[in-house]
Amino acid sequence: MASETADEYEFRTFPAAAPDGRADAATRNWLVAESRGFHEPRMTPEAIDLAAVDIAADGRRLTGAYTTTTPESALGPDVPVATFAAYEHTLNVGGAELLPAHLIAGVTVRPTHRRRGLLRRLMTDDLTAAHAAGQALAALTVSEATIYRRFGFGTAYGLDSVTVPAGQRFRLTVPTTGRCELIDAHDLVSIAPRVFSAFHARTPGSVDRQHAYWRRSAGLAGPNGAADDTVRAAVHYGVGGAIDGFAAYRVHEGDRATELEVIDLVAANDGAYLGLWELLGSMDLVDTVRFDAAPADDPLRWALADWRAVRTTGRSDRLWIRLLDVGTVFEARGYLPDAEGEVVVEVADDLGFAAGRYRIRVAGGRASVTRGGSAEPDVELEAWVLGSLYLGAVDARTLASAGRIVERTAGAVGRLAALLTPVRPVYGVTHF
Ligand SMILES: CC(=O)SCCNC(=O)CCNC(=O)[C@H](O)C(C)(C)COP(=O)(O)OP(=O)(O)OC[C@H]1O[C@@H](n2cnc3c(N)ncnc32)[C@H](O)[C@@H]1OP(=O)(O)O
Repeated sequence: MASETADEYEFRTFPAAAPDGRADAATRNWLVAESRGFHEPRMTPEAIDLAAVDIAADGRRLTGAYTTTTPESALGPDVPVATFAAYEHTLNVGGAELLPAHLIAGVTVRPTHRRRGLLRRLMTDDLTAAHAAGQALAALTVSEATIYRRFGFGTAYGLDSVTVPAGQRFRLTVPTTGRCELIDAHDLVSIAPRVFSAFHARTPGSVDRQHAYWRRSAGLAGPNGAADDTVRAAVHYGVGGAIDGFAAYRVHEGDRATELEVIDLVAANDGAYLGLWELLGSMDLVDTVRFDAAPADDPLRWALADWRAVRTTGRSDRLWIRLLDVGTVFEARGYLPDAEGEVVVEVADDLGFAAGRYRIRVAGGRASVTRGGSAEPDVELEAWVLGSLYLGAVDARTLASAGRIVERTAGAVGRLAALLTPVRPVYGVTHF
């Protein structure tokens, strides 16, 4: 068996490109390798072109690791043995402005080349370049939760999978506003980006969506690029008549029960969220509604007569955050208007980017951060823990109870928890 170390591969970085709607050769080979890495079915040429158009529109930079030692019949030297993609989109951090975020996706290493340090090399090079280019925060969504802490990424929030009974047991005991209508799902391709953009502007934790989302939510591109005729859609109109929410869904008829699966649900305000749920929960011929991207503290539960009707069947981590410039990100973040105080935080970081001592002072809804200083730290933690704390979805006291924060000054963890209370509940509906 070949036994290259990470240093013996050739690394190439290039922009994803699809001139005239056709993937260029490097992008095509990269996509072929990525889909194999995720054990997906063979992509049709049409699916490759569609995917290339989408990732080129995202502005993704693709990196491949290539080997020249390809034995007879093995995949050729043009197909990378490892893939890695990065691009910049915005993250809502509850502040006045959306924060540019360095997003990482499509990380795969061919099974025959794994555990030789390829991921470590790709990740370290990429974060170093992003840091040098002035990026303050990196983020990803992950396949496995055991890989990325070592690179300084912490889980910033999770999402719930829920099932909700439709029909008699679905009874909202609060008034809803506006109204819903069914639409041709294909129309979501133009409606959904507008609604999402209002959601994104309002919701701490939201990451701007990649280009591929809209065709998928509209049923125009299912698995392997083909249209998916099972997708149906509804929209919510606010009191002024403008569309402020949408749901894409499909119905599965089982032998004993019929389930409505929510594929995508985005609401620009609370009225749209409850209004869409009212429609989904009241569909005839449906026994249960399933949604795999519900907020961890779902307002629906509190709006229904039966608190138990929302049954959590699972919880998955969604966004992982890695701080590259602690001062910039904490100064960009939003704070409650009455949050006031300061905490000196000592951060340990194997990769160095966030390492150091920081005084985070909050007043009047803003923070100022000074680095260094001779003050003794109030708390000590690792970089990934600070990534988890950053948006405020997890309480600092919970992480201290888990042994992830060392409190050096009595009361400092409670102070940190109060200062980092998010301006609105943290949530996001982007997987990348
Ligand atoms: C952002 C995303 O795209 S998430 C998707 C991640 N990709 C996948 O899950 C696809 C299937 N898996 C793979 O392609 C590969 O196994 C990868 C990408 C997870 C790992 O690639 P490798 O090149 O084997 O990793 P590499 O040898 O660089 O290991 C780096 C470190 O991560 C650890 N590691 C690697 N894979 C895993 C894993 N699945 N679980 C836990 N730890 C892991 C290694 O032990 C090593 O630890 P150390 O350096 O602290 O001793």
